[in-house]
Amino acid sequence: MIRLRDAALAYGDRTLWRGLDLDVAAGEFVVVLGPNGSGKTSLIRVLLGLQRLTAGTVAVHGRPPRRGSDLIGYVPQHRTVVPHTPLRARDLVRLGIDGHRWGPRRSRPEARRRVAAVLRDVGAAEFADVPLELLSGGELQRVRVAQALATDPRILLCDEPLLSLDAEHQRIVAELADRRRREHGTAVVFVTHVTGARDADPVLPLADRVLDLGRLGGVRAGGVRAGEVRAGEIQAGAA
Ligand SMILES: Nc1ncnc2c1ncn2[C@@H]1O[C@H](COP(=O)(O)OP(=O)(O)OP(=O)(O)O)[C@@H](O)[C@H]1O
Repeated sequence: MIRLRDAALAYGDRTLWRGLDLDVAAGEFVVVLGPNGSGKTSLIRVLLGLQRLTAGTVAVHGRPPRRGSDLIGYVPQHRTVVPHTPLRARDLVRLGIDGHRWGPRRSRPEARRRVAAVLRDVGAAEFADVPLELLSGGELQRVRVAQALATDPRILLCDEPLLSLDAEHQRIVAELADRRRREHGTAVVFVTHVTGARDADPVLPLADRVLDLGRLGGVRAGGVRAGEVRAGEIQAGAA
């Protein structure tokens, strides 16, 4: 699904990471860790086709990444909605379908059914018609997950979607991503901060592998088996 070989990213003369080899297969859940500024968001931007590598290669579904692919669902960091945004949860999810202009065209009733189905799947049906600005942070993130899943993507990229959510909603949102890969074989790349003990973390126990950009140190590549990474080591590498 995702393949990076000897990949490097630099802005000017500042190298964020290099020598990065990464494969993410269908149904795999890969967690990306690293301190602030280690290039986690930049990695997601590379996979979204928004940022070019400085060196090496990247393939998503066998091709160079391209913007707006409906093979990819993207869940951003939580941010509040601009006041008076005239959108309901249902409209935001619909944008997830209509925003992919190159995808297969869906009829209006089909799109409406799809929106209702994904909202139901993430447990957001009951606030489907509530204006976005009235939703809590956790509710809003559930809707953003629904938006990311609206096109039935093969890859789900999550960029610290749990920030500023309470523990219960962190668990709910992380488990939505996990359920997606189990039930649909969607590959998941999940950027997160580790804040406590490994077992108490909402994301690490779900990981097949952990990629710690803080430990690449600009030279060493690769992900390690989640089971082989000790909590202390992870926290040392994480922000
Ligand atoms: N387009 C750009 N041009 C120049 N520098 C950039 C650009 N985008 C990001 N950077 C810098 O690269 C570094 C890494 O940014 P990035 O957002 O990828 O890190 P991150 O690991 O996601 O950080 P955080 O945990 O704070 O979100 C930062 O210092 C940032 O200022």
